[in-house]
Amino acid sequence: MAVNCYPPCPSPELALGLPPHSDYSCITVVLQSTPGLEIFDPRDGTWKTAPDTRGALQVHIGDHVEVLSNGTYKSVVHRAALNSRKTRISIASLHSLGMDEKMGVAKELVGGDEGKERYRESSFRDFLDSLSKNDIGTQGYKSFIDTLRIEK
Ligand SMILES: O=C(O)CCC(=O)C(=O)O
Ligand SMILES: [Fe+2]
Repeated sequence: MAVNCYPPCPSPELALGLPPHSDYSCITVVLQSTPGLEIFDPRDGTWKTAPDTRGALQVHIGDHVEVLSNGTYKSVVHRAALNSRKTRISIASLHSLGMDEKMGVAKELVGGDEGKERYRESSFRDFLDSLSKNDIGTQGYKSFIDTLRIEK
């Protein structure tokens, strides 16, 4: 679980609370105190603000569902915007397998043919190792899902 605290920012149009990323998880459940969660819409290349419905939980899928489904479902790219008025708190609960359990492509989808797998398997520990070498938001950052893709 991640608890994020974003203080007010005098120039919110010049900064981001969290840069664009997808979560390593299967699903992520987010509770936000005030709007700020933005979702990238690949259909038109724009960012959409998640609706401000008091007490609502935002649920999105992460990299491990993209891997499990062999790319049928894409992980959701999102970011956190800032505002100049009030501190924003978000609580993100990320759900997937245990630290050393590997998530791979569902065998049922590829009929046991490893040649059809479009992603390498990975665990939460692999994600943490990748993050420590390749921090989100830094120059040349490669997203975790990109490191899992098998080039055909
Ligand atoms: O603050 C938010 O709304 C997003 C948090 C988030 O994306 C994360 O913790 O992974
Ligand atoms: Fe996230």
